[in-house]
Amino acid sequence: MGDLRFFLVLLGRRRWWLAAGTALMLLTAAAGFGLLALSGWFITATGLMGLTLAAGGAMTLDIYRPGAGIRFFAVSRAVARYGERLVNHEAVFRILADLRTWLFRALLPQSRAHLSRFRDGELLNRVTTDINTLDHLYLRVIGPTVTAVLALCLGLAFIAWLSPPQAIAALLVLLPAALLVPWLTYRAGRPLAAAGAETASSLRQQVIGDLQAQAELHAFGAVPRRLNELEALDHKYTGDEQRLLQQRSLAESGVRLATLLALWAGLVVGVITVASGSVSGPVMVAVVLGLLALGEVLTPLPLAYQMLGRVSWSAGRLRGLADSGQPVSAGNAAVPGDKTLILQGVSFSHRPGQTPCLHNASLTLKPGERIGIVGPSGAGKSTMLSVLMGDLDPEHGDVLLGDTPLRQISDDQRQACFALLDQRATLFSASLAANLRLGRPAADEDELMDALAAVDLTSMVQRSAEGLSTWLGEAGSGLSGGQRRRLALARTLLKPAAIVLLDEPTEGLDGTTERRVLRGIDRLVGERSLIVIGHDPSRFPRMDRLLRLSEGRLSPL
Ligand SMILES: Nc1ncnc2c1ncn2[C@@H]1O[C@H](COP(=O)(O)OP(=O)(O)OP(=O)(O)O)[C@@H](O)[C@H]1O
Repeated sequence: MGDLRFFLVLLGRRRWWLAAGTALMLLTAAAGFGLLALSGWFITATGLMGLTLAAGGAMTLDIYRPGAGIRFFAVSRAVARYGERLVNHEAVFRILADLRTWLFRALLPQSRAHLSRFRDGELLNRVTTDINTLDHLYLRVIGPTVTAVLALCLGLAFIAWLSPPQAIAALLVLLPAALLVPWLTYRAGRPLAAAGAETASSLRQQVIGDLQAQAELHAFGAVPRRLNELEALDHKYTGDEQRLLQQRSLAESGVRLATLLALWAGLVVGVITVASGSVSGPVMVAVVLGLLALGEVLTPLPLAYQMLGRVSWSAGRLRGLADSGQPVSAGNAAVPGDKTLILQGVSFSHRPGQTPCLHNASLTLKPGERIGIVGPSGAGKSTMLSVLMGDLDPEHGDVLLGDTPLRQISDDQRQACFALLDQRATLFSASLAANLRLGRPAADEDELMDALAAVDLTSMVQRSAEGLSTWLGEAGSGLSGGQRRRLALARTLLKPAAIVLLDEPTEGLDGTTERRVLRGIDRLVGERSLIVIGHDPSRFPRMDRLLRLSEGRLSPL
């Protein structure tokens, strides 16, 4: 419930939209009530007049005002419903925008290392599905509940003014239904709603993961097994959804039954009150049909309280996601003029109890200096780059830029100091030029071509009819692995950062291409500081000194 309270506060920012939407829901219900009640009154009154006249009696009835009233309620119900849809769509879009902005704000300061722990598709799933589920909090839960409560109170008060005994009879039936149905649907549906959402989430992640790994699954003959697993998940999901649907149908039937009972109770008590002469026939019928309209406001409650289970599950997950990360510390200090990067007795391990990747490690990278670092696989080289650029906070020791600790520098300014090529550099489904301009947004075509020449990709661009406008598929799927890596390298080299950090920049390249690329790195890094990590120093560009990272410590090679 604490998670839901948090999101209720967030919804509070749009309270005027929500109030307007709910008021229009109530107006729609009131118009429906008025339409049925007045029609009932009018039909009964005209019927009674007919009987009276047929029996030779005298009676007059103004048919114009009730007729106009019926038209008024019919038109205002349509208009209120249209307005309600319009306002509530707008309200929901604004809520969605608030939720997404809140989530992105919460995620952005979290370290890349933390976010990379989520499986493929899991973050996407949370950012899309959980957020979409949360927008039901207002539209499916709060709005219908507030409308039902107000409509019942106002409707029964109005009925009590017309015919108190009928109001009491209806209240005795409708009140338990209005309280019990939501409570029972919530209690019974909550575990299923959470399980269904969990299974749907796994299903989506597995589909995304399997589509991405399609080639490997085919190559290892694992497609049938994965399909079976998908089918089992799908079966479980369908089963949960079916049981939820059964519960909902049962609850909706309960609501209809309660409405009919209220109607019958109103009718029986109404007949008695008409016989006693305290209420006229047309008013009694108006009340009975009004009760039918009141029952309608209870109909959305079963769905609402099933949704509440799912909404609170999604709220918990989103809050967990937003709060789980270790935000990278960031202050407000400006970047100092001195760009010497200093690692001062730094220790770091990813998890408590894990052998530290860095153990009291120290290093000084002077402006313009180039340092190559080698070490066995898993020694902690990539981790060290993340610590060096402030993406991971050290447990002990400090990382300084000049005399300023990195964690005191504002996030944007710190990021601007570093150009990183990491092992999993991502390309975007955009043009080649747009991918490159991520490194330097203002770069002109000559600068882009120069960066491509540095990584030996000129001929690839020239061969393509669209040149720099060539569209790259998702994650650069239109390129070979080596081309993707070189394009990411060109993007890194284009970034006008004082310190360049390259993680195995020529991994997977043939000898000739590698030599060209190393010359290109030399040229584009120029006078900037450079750290290259890898396994083989002969695959590094020109370096000033070489170090080895082993057992968390740096030593000369
Ligand atoms: N996000 C993470 N969470 C937990 N452990 C991690 C994480 N990233 C890396 N590690 C662990 O930290 C250690 C160092 O990993 P790292 O990637 O820094 O090594 P590396 O020297 O760059 O290896 P390689 O040369 O194979 O790229 C490894 O044991 C790895 O399993």
